[in-house]
Amino acid sequence: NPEFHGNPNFASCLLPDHLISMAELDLLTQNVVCAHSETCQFLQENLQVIRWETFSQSEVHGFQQKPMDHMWERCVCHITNAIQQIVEFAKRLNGFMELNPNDQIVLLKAGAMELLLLRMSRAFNCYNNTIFFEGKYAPLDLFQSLGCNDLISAMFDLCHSLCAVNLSEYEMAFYSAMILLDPTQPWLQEKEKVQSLHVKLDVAFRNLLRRTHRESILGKLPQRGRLLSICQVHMEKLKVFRQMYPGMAWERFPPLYRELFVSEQEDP
Ligand SMILES: N#Cc1cc2c(cc1C(F)(C(F)(F)F)C(F)(F)F)CC[C@H]1N(C(=O)[C@H]3CC[C@H](C(=O)O)CC3)CC[C@@]21S(=O)(=O)c1ccc(F)cc1
Repeated sequence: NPEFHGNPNFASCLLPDHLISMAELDLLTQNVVCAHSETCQFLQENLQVIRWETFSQSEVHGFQQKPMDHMWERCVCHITNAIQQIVEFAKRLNGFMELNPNDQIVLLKAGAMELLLLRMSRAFNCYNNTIFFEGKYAPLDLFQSLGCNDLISAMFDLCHSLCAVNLSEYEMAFYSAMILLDPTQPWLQEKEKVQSLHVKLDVAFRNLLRRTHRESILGKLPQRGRLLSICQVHMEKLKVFRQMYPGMAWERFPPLYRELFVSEQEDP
């Protein structure tokens, strides 16, 4: 942990290789929070206002009647839009565009799904276990024609534990940035550059948590492994789906989705 000088007024802190000023921490905080709020598809207050607008039983039944490939295509379209927004979030983070292109892709491939789950939890109503989907809030069984209820219930469970922490937009923004700029990702070519960004985020985030007396959330955030295991199930489901509908992945999946989730060598 960086040790702070005694005097909080200067609030500068000594890091292994450089000094960060309070002004720089404030600028970094503004950058992270704006990158998040400008790239989420829905404002938190709007999601809150409509969170009791749930689909009726007959509307749910209508979704359950849709053929599997039709439902998958709609969800893949939504996930592609959401991933595009997550890529935009990354591009706006100070320092991300200065990383080498290979490392940018490595970080996005590894972190996109996790950030998606974080953003999904913003659109989750943990009181009635519904998720915002195509204009209203949907129960889990609305998605049964996708044929991956275990994956979706794992996502709902994760949303529950994230809701329990009740992250503010500021905290969500920092948590997202720190998941994305993870220097421990394998295959990084310029690990130290990611490390330097991560350290600054860590100092700014801890500063924010101290100022808002919210240090306790650090112990309540879901383990990274839990996020990752859901992402792995997602990849397996995607593979099963592509075996059921061979060839579809390429024609009907948008290119960005393929780039991030369908690796070349494994596709027949
Ligand atoms: N294709 C899909 C797919 C698509 C999505 C998710 C999961 C999958 C798969 F998990 C599947 F299909 F198996 F469930 C998959 F594919 F990943 F495996 C979770 C994130 C969801 N999502 C969101 O929650 C957004 C995130 C951004 C947020 C914002 O920016 O404000 C608004 C809400 C976008 C894609 C979307 S979805 O809306 O299609 C959706 C799908 C199933 C479900 F039970 C609930 C939602």
